[in-house]
Amino acid sequence: MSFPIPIWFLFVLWAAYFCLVALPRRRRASRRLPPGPPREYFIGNLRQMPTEKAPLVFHEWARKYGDILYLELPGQSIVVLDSLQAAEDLLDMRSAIYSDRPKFRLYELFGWTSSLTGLPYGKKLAKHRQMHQSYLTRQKCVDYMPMQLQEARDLVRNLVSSEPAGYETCLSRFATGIITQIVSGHKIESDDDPYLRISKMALESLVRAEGTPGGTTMDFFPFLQYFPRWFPGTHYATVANRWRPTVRELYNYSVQSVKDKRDSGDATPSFILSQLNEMETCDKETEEDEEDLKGTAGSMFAAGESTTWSALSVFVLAMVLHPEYQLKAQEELDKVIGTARLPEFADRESLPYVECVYQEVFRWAPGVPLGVPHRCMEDNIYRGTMIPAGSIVYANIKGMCLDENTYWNPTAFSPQRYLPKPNGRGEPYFPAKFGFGRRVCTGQYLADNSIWIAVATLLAACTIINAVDADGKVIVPDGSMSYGLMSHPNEYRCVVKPQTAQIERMMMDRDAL
Ligand code: HEM
Repeated sequence: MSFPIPIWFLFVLWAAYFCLVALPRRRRASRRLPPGPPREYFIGNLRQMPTEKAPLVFHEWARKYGDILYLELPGQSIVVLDSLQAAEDLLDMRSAIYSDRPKFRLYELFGWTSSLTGLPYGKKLAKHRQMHQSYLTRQKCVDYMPMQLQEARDLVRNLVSSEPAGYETCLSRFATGIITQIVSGHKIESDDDPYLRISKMALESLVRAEGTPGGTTMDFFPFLQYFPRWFPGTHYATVANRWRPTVRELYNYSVQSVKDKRDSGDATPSFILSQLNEMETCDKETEEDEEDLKGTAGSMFAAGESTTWSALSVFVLAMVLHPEYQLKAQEELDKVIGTARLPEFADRESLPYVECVYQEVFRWAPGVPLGVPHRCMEDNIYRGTMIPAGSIVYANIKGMCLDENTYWNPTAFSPQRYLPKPNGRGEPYFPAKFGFGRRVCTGQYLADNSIWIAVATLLAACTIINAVDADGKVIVPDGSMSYGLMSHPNEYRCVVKPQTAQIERMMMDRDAL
């Protein structure tokens, strides 16, 4: 039987449809996309995608193309929001369709699986967030203040008795100390505590992995992990083999150690214990529940430890670079609380300049510079442009902090910018340091208290000064940062000295604190 319509005719029809309908529609759609750097055929912006300092590169592009940038990688559209207004309009106001996450294959490769931070929008996310929030509300965080106060004083004691090379360890130990007590009720007392060893290695992966979170070559081409190591883009697979076992160990160790303590009657209150007790009351402890518990506990460690550590490291760096602001904060402390005691949480409202220093730490060098990427779930129009469903959406927090319309000389560390005029410039604190919408940081109240008390205590008890080299020459840190999912100051040197003999005596006398 012969075919009724000749093949050539079908081909002509298809070509006509393609040229007259499909192609113009595609062109029209692409004209309505937000602006961005020109794309190449097939690979889009693949070759331009930054592998380091992504927030700064995106901010530069935003200055050229506008505060909503569109980028394309093979099979993946990317939108970068470089202004607070755009991020609030989309991630806060349209949170019902902007609260998904892309798949973080790289971090999964590192072992961070079933972690709240990477969960897609849905029931499991709601369950994990509810688990976190039941333990981290603003009200609940008041109960942790005495512990945080004690940890801040231990931090000062550790710093002043440490060699400069050990300062970063002291700062990270403060962060680990707090989160470990919250998550597992365990107080770190010695340098060889298993939590210190495991979490140091596990968290390295979050701080040191350069590249755009969710947007590295490994995220888009996961098969690269099976390629030989000399192949471009495969280096992450090598480091993943080192990091993965420790991340898993952190997951397992925290839950198992609380179970052991509970069984021997030694358990102290903690997030894991409260969840285990709840499971027992409901008479259900399925494998899934146990994995959820490990994921929520692991994400508290992952998200809580490195961010707190980074903020403190940024604070110390800023004080080395700006002794004048350190002095001003210390004068305020001397005037308001005197030198006979150290600051307490109740003093916070009476210390506006210390507050300015604290707030400027987050704006000057935000710890999560590109936020944690969101994923848009539906096509939607914003300011006349089309944001396609499935786009990865980066809130460029670093870019927003550099907004010249809001912040005068935005790259400068300048706490007095927040003071009311005429003493300052009356600029607003950066309001989105903890992210946006339904994915806002679950640890914001805990983090706020931990970092404030550490900053206030360090300012009251110590002086942070430049180190000198072997020839007696002052070493000035270059102030550079690493940019992965988290940002952290690159290695720098300084000296932390007790501020007065009186404080020094107090620091040595634990009971006096
Ligand atoms: C300096 C301290 C901290 C900063 C600057 C910070 C910042 C952020 C940011 C920007 C996000 C992304 C929010 C978004 O997607 O829009 C986030 C998410 C998150 N943070 Fe924090 N954070 C800090 C401390 C903490 C602490 C102490 C904890 C836990 C105890 C924590 C737990 C989380 C979790 C679980 C998420 C993921 C939430 C989700 O995906 O739904 N963070 N944080």
